[in-house]
Amino acid sequence: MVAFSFPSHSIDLTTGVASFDYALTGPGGELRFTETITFPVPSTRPDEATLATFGRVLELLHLVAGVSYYKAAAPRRLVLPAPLGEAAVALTTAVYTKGLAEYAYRNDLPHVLELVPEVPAGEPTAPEPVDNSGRRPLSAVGGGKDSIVSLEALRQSGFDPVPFSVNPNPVIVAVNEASGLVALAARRKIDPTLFEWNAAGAYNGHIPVTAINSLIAVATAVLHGLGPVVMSNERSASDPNLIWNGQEINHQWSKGVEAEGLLRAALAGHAGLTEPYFSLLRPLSELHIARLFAQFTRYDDVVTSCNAAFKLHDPTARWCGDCPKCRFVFLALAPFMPRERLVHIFSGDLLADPAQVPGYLELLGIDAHKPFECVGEVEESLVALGLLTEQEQWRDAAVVRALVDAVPADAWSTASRSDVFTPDGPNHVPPAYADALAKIGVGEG
Ligand SMILES: CC(=O)N[C@H]1[C@@H](OP(=O)(O)OP(=O)(O)OC[C@H]2O[C@@H](n3ccc(=O)[nH]c3=O)[C@H](O)[C@@H]2O)O[C@H](CO)[C@@H](O)[C@@H]1O[C@H](C)C(=O)N[C@@H](C)C(=O)N[C@@H](CCC(=O)O)C(=O)O
Ligand SMILES: Nc1ncnc2c1ncn2[C@@H]1O[C@H](COP(=O)(O)OP(=O)(O)OP(=O)(O)O)[C@@H](O)[C@H]1O
Repeated sequence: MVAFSFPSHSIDLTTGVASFDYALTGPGGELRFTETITFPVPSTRPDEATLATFGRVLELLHLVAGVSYYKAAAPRRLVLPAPLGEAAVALTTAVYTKGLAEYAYRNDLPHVLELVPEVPAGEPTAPEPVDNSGRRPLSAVGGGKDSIVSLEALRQSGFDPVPFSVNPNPVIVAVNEASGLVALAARRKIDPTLFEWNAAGAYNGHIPVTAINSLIAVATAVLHGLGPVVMSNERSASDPNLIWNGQEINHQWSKGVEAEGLLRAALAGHAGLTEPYFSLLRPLSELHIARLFAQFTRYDDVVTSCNAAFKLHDPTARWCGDCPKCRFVFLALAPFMPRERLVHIFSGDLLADPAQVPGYLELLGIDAHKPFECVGEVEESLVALGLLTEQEQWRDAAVVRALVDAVPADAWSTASRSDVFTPDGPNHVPPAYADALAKIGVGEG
């Protein structure tokens, strides 16, 4: 295949179904894909200005959601459908290069990191500015501890958030029920032809799924007359897993602050939205978020951060108990809650199981690079382990003892508790939302 393009997209406002068409073209012909996204339909038809803004967000979504299909063949040409402003081109370029960096690394496709989209000549029409910053926020819910912390922080500071998810699985539905808030949802259906291609050996790999979910959330917020989309992406999401060919490879790139800034700029430049999207938890470490989560017990029977629960083809799973994310979240929550409570949440005790030691050594930076998963920094794992050695309930657990023996003496000096528990780093939290974290205890102790 030599080129990837975006033939058309459409929206049916009565059903909420949007269709996004993609084409891979090569000497042998053309392969077409259609992804459908079904938006929740508002009870009254939005006015024309709102629909125009919604249409602009869908244009960005069409571009960004193409990564799933582009990755089946990784052609060298990325041909955009219409003239586009600078910010929208910057977002698209970054999503196909940095967002696909792990995929490029694993499939040894260095040209993907250098892709430059071909943009048709011409000036895009400027959007009307839209200030929806004072309206109820739409809070993205993934079913894990992070989005629960945001939801509670918003609620406790009087923001009346609307929970929102893409393809909510039973975990997400249960988290929303536990919150007692009325949620909105969108349905996303990947073209089944892609799965046939995957089965036949097409290139496959990780895609920047948060960028796609984020734009679906912004489109939903606009359609329903709501305010900013609030994400729960933490500080460490911006840190790369490794450097390859001189470029950063970050599994979580589209959760990082660079992606957040690019998305905000593209939504302002292309759709006119002045305060469309931000991550409330951006200044916080994963360990800090875990400490905050520990104060909310109402989600214990439902919270799930393990990615195994998010397979398109198995909606029933919860914590798998044997992946980097399960290991990290168990370690991160352990210092902040009674052991029985944590074992209840996970239906098991990972720190009592010696088979978990090799996986924990990876998290502690003793083996290999940071795993390709949403896990905190080595420093956070070290700080958590250090806290466990001070607690009677944990200090003699088999895994804790093995890890303490394995950590080199000089490693402890790199782990600063005050760094881990002090909000820091660039963020886009609007001033009106700045106190929301203080309400749930950020800044205390
Ligand atoms: C749940 C999961 O981790 N899935 C990754 C896994 O895919 P798998 O085949 O095991 O299961 P499915 O997710 O059901 O995917 C089936 C096929 O569909 C393709 N696909 C899926 C979603 C999509 O938006 N586009 C797609 O093309 C997929 O490639 C499969 O062939 O391995 C895949 C290959 O590495 C990953 O692409 C799957 O990741 C999902 C897109 C996913 O939702 N993953 C999140 C749990 C995730 O990784 N989140 C990151 C956020 C990173 C970011 O920058 O956004 C995180 O939590 O760190
Ligand atoms: N299906 C989804 N629909 C909408 N937003 C989602 C979905 N899955 C994840 N998100 C959002 O994407 C961001 C990153 O997801 P991530 O899985 O890291 O977060 P989480 O589930 O809230 O917490 P945790 O890191 O504990 O799993 C979060 O803001 C989360 O709310």
